Amino acid sequence: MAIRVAAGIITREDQVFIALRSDDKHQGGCWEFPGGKVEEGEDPAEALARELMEECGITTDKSELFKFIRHDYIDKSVELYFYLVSEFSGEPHGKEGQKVTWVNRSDLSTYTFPEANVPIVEALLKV
Ligand SMILES: Nc1nc2c([nH]c(=O)n2[C@H]2C[C@H](O)[C@@H](COP(=O)(O)OP(=O)(O)OP(=O)(O)O)O2)c(=O)[nH]1
Ligand SMILES: [Mg+2]
Repeated sequence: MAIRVAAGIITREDQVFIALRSDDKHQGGCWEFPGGKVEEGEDPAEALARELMEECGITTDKSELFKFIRHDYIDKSVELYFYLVSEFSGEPHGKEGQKVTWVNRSDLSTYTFPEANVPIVEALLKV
């Protein structure tokens, strides 16, 4: 069974906020768009808002679904709901101690993301 995940592409002007997955996690050592598993009884947008508060300390004020991607890793299958987060309150930070950074869209391809994110990064380079 695939796990459902909601992830936020937090944008401000030409920049995107990304976080480093810790080594002990699935796809550890890769950069990610903050987010996490959709819990029982939640829809993906609710999970997004909860995860962005937990991981980055922001309130999501405006988000829209950007892409849905299903990907089979060797060890697990994921269904990823990527949202563009264009309005938020608070200053995003690594609330769980994770390393974070703002990057220019055009520099996204220089960061290593999980395999499932490749089409997302490509699409963001074009927007
Ligand atoms: N958050 C996030 N997860 C991603 C991305 N790309 C990608 O393949 N994933 C995968 C890695 C994980 O298998 C899964 C997300 O799970 P997670 O570990 O973030 O879940 P979570 O925040 O609920 O954390 P936990 O309960 O496992 O501690 O989705 C991405 O851009 N962002
Ligand atoms: Mg997470």
